[in-house]
Amino acid sequence: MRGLRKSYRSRPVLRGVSLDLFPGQLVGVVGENGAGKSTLLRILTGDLAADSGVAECRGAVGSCPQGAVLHGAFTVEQHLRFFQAAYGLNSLDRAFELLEQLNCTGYRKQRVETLSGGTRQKLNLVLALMHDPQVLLLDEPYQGFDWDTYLRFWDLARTLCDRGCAVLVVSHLAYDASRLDTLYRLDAGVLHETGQSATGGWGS
Ligand SMILES: Nc1ncnc2c1ncn2[C@@H]1O[C@H](COP(=O)(O)OP(=O)(O)OP(=O)(O)O)[C@@H](O)[C@H]1O
Repeated sequence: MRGLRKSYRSRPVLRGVSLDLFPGQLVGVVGENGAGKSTLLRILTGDLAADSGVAECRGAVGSCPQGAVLHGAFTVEQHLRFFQAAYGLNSLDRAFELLEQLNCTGYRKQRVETLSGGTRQKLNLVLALMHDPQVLLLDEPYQGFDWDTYLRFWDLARTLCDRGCAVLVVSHLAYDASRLDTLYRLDAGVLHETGQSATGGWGS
């Protein structure tokens, strides 16, 4: 990203955001509600146009948006099949492996409208990961996760980085700054690199 600017009507949200994200890096962006984190991710995924600046992703992108892209009437497995077609995948082996890692295998035949919020979020994450993307963009990915799942999430994120994936996590909370390679704070439309805390806690 280079010099990204975005205003909604006359209200500036991003005022020149620049960031490099390399293969194998796990980077966090933290910021208050309304700071512009989702706006930034939506520009990166191509969902939203920036007013100026450049955003470029090389390689397959996996995106986990803040609002789950799920339909209540379909089962977990039907969602996987839909995304299998969209991604052009030969098999669902990786998707099933991810469900297993997130402790979700038992929900395969269940309709999404009957799932808990946390389980829906797990499915949302699996849909973003099942095609083994090289760039992973995650908006509040652990919202609604119980503690065990939260830890599994970070293990998974680190494993993906070890395989060469570039992972960007945005959140209004950064409890575990020490799990990240770099943590940025989005403040007044500009990214600031923050000091990392070896003990976790707020990234500031
Ligand atoms: N389509 C839109 N039209 C007008 N204003 C918008 C639009 N989308 C977002 N905004 C405003 O832009 C600002 C940034 O929103 P954004 O969703 O990017 O913030 P965020 O950092 O992701 O917030 P949160 O942590 O609450 O998810 C907010 O003030 C929001 O109200």
